[in-house]
Amino acid sequence: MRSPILDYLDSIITDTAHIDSGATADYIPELAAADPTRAAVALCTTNGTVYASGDADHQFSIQSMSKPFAYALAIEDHGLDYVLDRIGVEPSGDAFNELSLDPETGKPRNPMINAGAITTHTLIKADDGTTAVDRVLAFFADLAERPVEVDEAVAASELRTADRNLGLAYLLHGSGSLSGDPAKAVAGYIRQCAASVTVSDLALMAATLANGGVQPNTGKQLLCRPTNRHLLSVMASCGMYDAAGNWLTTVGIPAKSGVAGGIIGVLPGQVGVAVFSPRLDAHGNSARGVAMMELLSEDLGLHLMEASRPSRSSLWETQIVSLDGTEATIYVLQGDLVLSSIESLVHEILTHPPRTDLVVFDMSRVDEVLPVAKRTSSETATKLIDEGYRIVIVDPEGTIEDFTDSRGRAVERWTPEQLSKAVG
Ligand SMILES: NC(=O)CC[C@H](N)C(=O)O
Repeated sequence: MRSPILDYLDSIITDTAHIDSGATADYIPELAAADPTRAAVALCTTNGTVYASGDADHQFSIQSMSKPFAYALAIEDHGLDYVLDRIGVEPSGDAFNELSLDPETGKPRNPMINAGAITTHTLIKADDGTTAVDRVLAFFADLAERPVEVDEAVAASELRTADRNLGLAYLLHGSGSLSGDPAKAVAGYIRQCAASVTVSDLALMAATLANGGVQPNTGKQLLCRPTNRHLLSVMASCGMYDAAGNWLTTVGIPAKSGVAGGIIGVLPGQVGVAVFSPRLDAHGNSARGVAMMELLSEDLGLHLMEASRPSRSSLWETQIVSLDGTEATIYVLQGDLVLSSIESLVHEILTHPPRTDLVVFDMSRVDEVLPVAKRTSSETATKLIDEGYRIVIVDPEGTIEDFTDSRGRAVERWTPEQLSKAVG
């Protein structure tokens, strides 16, 4: 049976087929000559299955969609502070190739515009015999689960018309933001941009970002979580250049476009999406690609700012039982303990204090406990203990293994067997 998700992606291709506005990138001859009618879309959830439709096997150059990944490598190589000292994180409101630096700091405003991306490229560590480009390609291969190569024709074509990027690199060098040979930096950056990918590759790469930096199929932690979060934040504010505000209000997810016509989008925790269509709008973003993304966002409910249904209460049920002749209150908790769900539990306990001295928290149905929930639980435990309650935790999965009250007092623990034996 064909997946309905594929049928849906087919409809994205047909429903946007009439959009022929914009033009292929004119400043890179190889891209200017691309077939403008090609279109593709792919989606990959954090489960790792890729669904793709349209010209799904067509390879095109990653271009500026390489920028967030190169930025991640620079951060992992040097630490965030080092990189922030050299490249800002403020949206520039300028076009991607603007010859601009922050007048106050003399630094590139962010790593998504070319000024920041050329500097980023020079920060990627290269050992003897390994170039920054090799590192980036190896990273793409880990993300996409297949070897990724440079499209030499695209790289050579862009190198011949690289005046603007060379100008930028010399500007960066002059202001102290770029050490080393500016021409070499541009040549490396251009090869990074010429890496050849499909929408399926990109969806898998985006899904890794959605999955907190863990490649969904190999399970490899390719980016550490704080880097991943930082990266997505910069993509959200700067990824679509001078169209970033419009993008965030309409599509509403961290994204990055490339001048060959690709766009990737990431809904943290859920899905990576990628689209391709070579004609660009005035901002250098794929015109039909933006339309495809708008449809995906609307139909699949991707917008980050959509106030979703409040998290379910963490309280599955409250039981009053007799344990060895003593009455006990059992709170059976469920799901993820996040701010809103733990707040509703604490509210319940405060407004209807347990009527028994013995209080059991059964965590068997709990999946994840965020730090805020752990802290709040510790503080609640302290108050209950201070009021004379005896607190017991049943936590077979070790979800809150080292749990103590907020004064560091250990909390009694029972196994599920002890609980069921006691309940009888
Ligand atoms: N927006 C883009 O994709 C730009 C990338 C391209 N290689 C350039 O530097 O001009």
